[in-house]
Amino acid sequence: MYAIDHLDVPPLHSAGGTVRLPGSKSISNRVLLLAALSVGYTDIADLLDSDDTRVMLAALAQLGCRIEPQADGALRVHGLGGALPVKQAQLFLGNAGTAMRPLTAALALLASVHGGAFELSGIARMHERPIGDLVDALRQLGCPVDCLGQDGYPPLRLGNGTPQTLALDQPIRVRGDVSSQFLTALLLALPLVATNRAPTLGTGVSSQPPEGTVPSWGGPATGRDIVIEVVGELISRPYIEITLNLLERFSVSVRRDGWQRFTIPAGCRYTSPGRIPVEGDASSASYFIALGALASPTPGSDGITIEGVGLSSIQGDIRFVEAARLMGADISGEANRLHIRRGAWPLKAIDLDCNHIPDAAMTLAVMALFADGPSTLRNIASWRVKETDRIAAMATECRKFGALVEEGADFIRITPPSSWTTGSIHTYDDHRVAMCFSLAAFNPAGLPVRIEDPKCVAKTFPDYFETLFEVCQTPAQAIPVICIDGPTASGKGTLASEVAQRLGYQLLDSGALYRATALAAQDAGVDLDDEPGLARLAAQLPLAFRDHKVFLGGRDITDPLRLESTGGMASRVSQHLAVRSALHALQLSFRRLPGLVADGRDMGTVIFPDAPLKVYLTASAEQRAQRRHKQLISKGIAANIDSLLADLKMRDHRDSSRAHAPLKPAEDALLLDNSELGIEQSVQQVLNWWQGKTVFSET
Ligand SMILES: Nc1ncnc2c1ncn2[C@@H]1O[C@H](COP(=O)(O)OP(=O)(O)OP(=O)(O)O)[C@@H](O)[C@H]1O
Ligand SMILES: Nc1ccn([C@@H]2O[C@H](COP(=O)(O)O)[C@@H](O)[C@H]2O)c(=O)n1
Repeated sequence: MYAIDHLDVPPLHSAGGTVRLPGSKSISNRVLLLAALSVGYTDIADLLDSDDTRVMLAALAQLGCRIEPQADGALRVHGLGGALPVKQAQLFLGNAGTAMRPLTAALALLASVHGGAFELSGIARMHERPIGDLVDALRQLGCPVDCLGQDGYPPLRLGNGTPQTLALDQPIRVRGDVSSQFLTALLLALPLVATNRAPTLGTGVSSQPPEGTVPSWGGPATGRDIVIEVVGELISRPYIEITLNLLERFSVSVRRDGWQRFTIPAGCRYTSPGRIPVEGDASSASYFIALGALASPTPGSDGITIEGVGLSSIQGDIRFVEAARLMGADISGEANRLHIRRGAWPLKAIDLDCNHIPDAAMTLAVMALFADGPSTLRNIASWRVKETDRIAAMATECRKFGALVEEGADFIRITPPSSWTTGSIHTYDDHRVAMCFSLAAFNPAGLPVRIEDPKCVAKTFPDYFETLFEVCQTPAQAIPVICIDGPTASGKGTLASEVAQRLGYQLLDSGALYRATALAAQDAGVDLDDEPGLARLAAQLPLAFRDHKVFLGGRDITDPLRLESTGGMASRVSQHLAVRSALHALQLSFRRLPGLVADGRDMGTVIFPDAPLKVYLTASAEQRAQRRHKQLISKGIAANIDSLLADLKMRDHRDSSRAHAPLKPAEDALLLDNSELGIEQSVQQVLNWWQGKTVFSET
């Protein structure tokens, strides 16, 4: 995940390859709750690991639910079987609507049946997201619910510690025209009170009921049908279909009369299906469907293949496929897989009711930037009460590309840019804004796109950008490189790694390649003056960088690599032209999306002469010797400052006087003498220079 201030996505050119999507958020959080409420344990496979599922897991654990990772990667949830081992808790639910709404309903009912009291809160935005319609429905039932801040909004207190009599004989009325999550919440919670039988399994039921037997809830199956009536036109119906589908998997068959009336049968109870896989997220698929539709296929590839979700998905957002086809995408698929190629180009403008795909429809707004005319997305009023006011957000950000945008209470109309501009995309702590605008990097003007706060994608797709970059290609010249060259111990490695980390860029420590060649020569008994022998080794270095460690043919060489003696050997090895040539292509291969910071001696002069920023880093020899001395002592390695000074002067001399790629500043390098600067000051200087080189320097 890019936990950085902003991510600059370079102009992207083509795409091709296969992506496997993380699990669906909607399914993951529903399944977690159902598993927790069931009799028996449930092994959940391919569960989404994201901010929203983590808050749900934390809440269930607080409520006394035992959760254990399994060796095969599944998560085992031991169901509480309708019991309530913990009667009081304060639960923090972040900005996860899929946790807040269902937990509100389930805990309000459980607290009322068993006598409990729970407080549910979230981040500031969660406290601005309405929940009054659900609160009203629960109060009708007789559940004590208090809004602790503004009426109709979280935070909430559920239950008052004493058992209540619930009014289950009358239909429960709930509004369906603001959010379908209120209905989902009731559908998930009400089976808990559809039977009169008290659960007898107690807390933390951990065993699976023996096959073919009925789980013991005690007593005969009595109870009554519970009816929910929807008031107003139900929106986002596909999400209700997911809910009904999953209820069925947990043995509760709800009867549906149209979209107005839902009946939970008397005597039903949640029973674990044993094991349940979570489909890939269909809303997340929309970004890669759009990618396949608007990127030209990388030569040799057949467009984009998505695995983990396909045409038999139970998620409503799979119907994004139809919308993308309307815009010209060429999409085929199977049950659990989709293939997307560019079809019509430019994309075709659309005028579409998007009520059935509210989340994925945001991706259509970005596709509309690439269409042959104005596109209108209608019936999307629910966008206004999501993670942010998404209609306003999409309008503001689309305009940064030069689009003309008209917005209304429940629609957005986007006229593509006649002349593309770019901008720094504000993401409003909304994962979908960040993900869909990354696709604007395919703009025909070849402009980069800045995504602010890219880590907001952690809500549903923590590795979104990494996944995107894996399947996108762009000419090497479009991938920015920052070169940091200079003499030994000037702080190049430290500076390069910090700058790379802050920008989310790849890192090339080119000295490590010469050092590794020297170690490989030592191992193989090759003389440091044997140019052809060294070049052969360099050409096929079995080098791997993993988890901050360096391996040579499987051997961990992290420590020997950094020895002063290895640096001295590397300096000798690096004088040979054949060795330098053998390592050239390997160094170029580090130039990968979204950018590179390269440290060495000839990064700016030889390897990346077109780099937009070249820094030549120096410090006085005395300062450098002192730093190296401190560095070695701190690692417990004995060192003498005078001999370090003599060694580094000799190394500098050899590096700068050699015939091939000598150490020297590139003609267009900026000089940074950090003798009197701390590490952070040096980092800030380079970041300032870099910002000045980007097209975002005015924003
Ligand atoms: N601006 C600075 N002020 C003080 N110490 C620094 C500064 N920059 C780096 N250092 C310290 O100097 C030491 C040497 O830095 P570093 O290893 O990054 O140098 P280098 O140029 O990459 O060396 P080499 O070329 O030999 O690999 C480290 O201990 C680092 O923390
Ligand atoms: N681009 C480079 C990088 C390094 N070298 C040689 O390797 C020696 C070790 O480098 P460190 O940065 O890891 O200290 C260095 O002294 C150079 O001789 C090089 O030639 N070109």
